[in-house]
Amino acid sequence: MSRVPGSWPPVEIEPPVLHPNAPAPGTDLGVHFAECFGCGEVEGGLHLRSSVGDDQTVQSKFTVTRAHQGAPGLAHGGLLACAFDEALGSAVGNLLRRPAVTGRLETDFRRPVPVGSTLYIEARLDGTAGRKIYVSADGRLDAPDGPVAVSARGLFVQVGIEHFSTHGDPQALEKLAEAQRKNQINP
Ligand SMILES: CCCCC/C=C\C/C=C\C/C=C\C/C=C\CCCC(=O)SCCNC(=O)CCNC(=O)[C@H](O)C(C)(C)COP(=O)(O)OP(=O)(O)OC[C@H]1O[C@@H](n2cnc3c(N)ncnc32)[C@H](O)[C@@H]1OP(=O)(O)O
Repeated sequence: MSRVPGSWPPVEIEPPVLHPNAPAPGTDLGVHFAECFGCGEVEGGLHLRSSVGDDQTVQSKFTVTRAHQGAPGLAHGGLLACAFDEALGSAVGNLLRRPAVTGRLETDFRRPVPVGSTLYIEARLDGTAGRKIYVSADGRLDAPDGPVAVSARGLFVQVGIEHFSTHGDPQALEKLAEAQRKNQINP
């Protein structure tokens, strides 16, 4: 089967401009929401751990457990895609600090990812076009310079904060915003 990737990003883009209060390279990004399936303290969740890398990147680690299987001993592709959604969203949210949601996410699964292995994911900002934010990532097996097992490209669309209160849980959102106001040095 031939693989013909389309051009990326698919539209003319501006270079991404980091938010003035974006965390510096090396910063541990912690958990953005305790009940997040990607990074929160959720049983069976992905427990992704992320930090800021150089050159407008976020580096994340995802260790595959038995809770993440599709076939015996192998990661489920949908959960791998979830890990990339989280890693790409973390790059958008932390480096640009623009509220945004995933509009489109495409994944290429290049190698099997066994239970017990750790994916080292590097997510990068590729560019912006108005509300559209283009990001991509590679996930390497068991080492930052291991073979690429999964690649992903995402389009995030900037939304107003009311997107989350209208469609989500406004009380939980307010509690989260309050906790962030208390903890944040650079709001
Ligand atoms: C207060 C400041 C806060 C800052 C944040 C700070 C800190 C946060 C820190 C960290 C966050 C950390 C981690 C984040 C972790 C995880 C991320 C997970 C993210 C998700 O998992 S989130 C859930 C899944 N996600 C959805 O639940 C979205 C459902 N969806 C919609 O809500 C709408 O669909 C929406 C809003 C996407 C668009 O709707 P809309 O009406 O606003 O805008 P519209 O449709 O006009 O699209 C505008 C332009 O995007 C193009 N466009 C749109 N979709 C496209 C597609 N699929 N393919 C190609 N192009 C597309 C259009 O073609 C148009 O392009 P053009 O402008 O050129 O015409």
